[in-house]
Amino acid sequence: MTIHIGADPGDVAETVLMPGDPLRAEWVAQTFLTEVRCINRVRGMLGFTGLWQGHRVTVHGSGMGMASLSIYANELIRDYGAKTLIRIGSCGAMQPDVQLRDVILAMTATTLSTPSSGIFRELNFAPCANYPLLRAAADAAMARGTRCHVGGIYSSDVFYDERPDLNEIMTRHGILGVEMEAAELYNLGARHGVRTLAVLTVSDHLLTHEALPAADRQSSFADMVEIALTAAFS
Ligand SMILES: O=P(O)(O)O[C@H]1O[C@H](CO)[C@@H](O)[C@H]1O
Ligand SMILES: O=c1cc[nH]c(=O)[nH]1
Repeated sequence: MTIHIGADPGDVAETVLMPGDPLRAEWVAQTFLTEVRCINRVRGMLGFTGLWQGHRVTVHGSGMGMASLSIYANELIRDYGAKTLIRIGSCGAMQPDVQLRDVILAMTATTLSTPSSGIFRELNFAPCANYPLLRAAADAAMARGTRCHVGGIYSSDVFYDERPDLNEIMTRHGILGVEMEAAELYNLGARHGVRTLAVLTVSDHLLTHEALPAADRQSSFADMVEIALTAAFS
């Protein structure tokens, strides 16, 4: 047990999918895994371990924002031995050719700051995905015929952003979408030598102002889950 995860040693698989929403974790476990066991309920943050096509997988919520993800990812890596961590999240599109429900594979994650900023100080570290995982996810998306974009995303510290000028700059520089966790996940992957990737589904559009309802964000992003699982075990 750690401070934030009630699982026993050995309860966590080496491959962990991390949605922000704990109820998305429950939906993924119930929908895609067999022999599922709940391994964490501390503070209502849900984690489950089961089997996908014979492979052991944990699905564990990260909460919203890099500060929250950092707590869970640190404990999963350092205390439970997680080796592959794939974020399965929602995001807001920032390009006109990206549509609602499209999948985005985050090659890099631009930020203003992360929980690692204190370590990097004046350095503009470039958080990036593990390339073999990214390539496997792109192959899986293509094989499924999923509308998929690969490129840079923006990991923001805030959902309600008082700096619309930043969004305009991101759009002008080809950033595909905005979410709130991937950059720190990638920082931790680099620091601990583990594989990390963010597979995202577009739930909002910052240019058209379209948005999916909460229920869809919780339990309808099946393509992203299948792509993440396929990539993890390719
Ligand atoms: O749907 P999740 O995975 O939580 O991801 C996105 O949704 C939340 C904001 O609504 C933030 O966590 C953001 O990154
Ligand atoms: O962080 C997020 C997540 C989904 N949609 C957004 O606009 N921002």
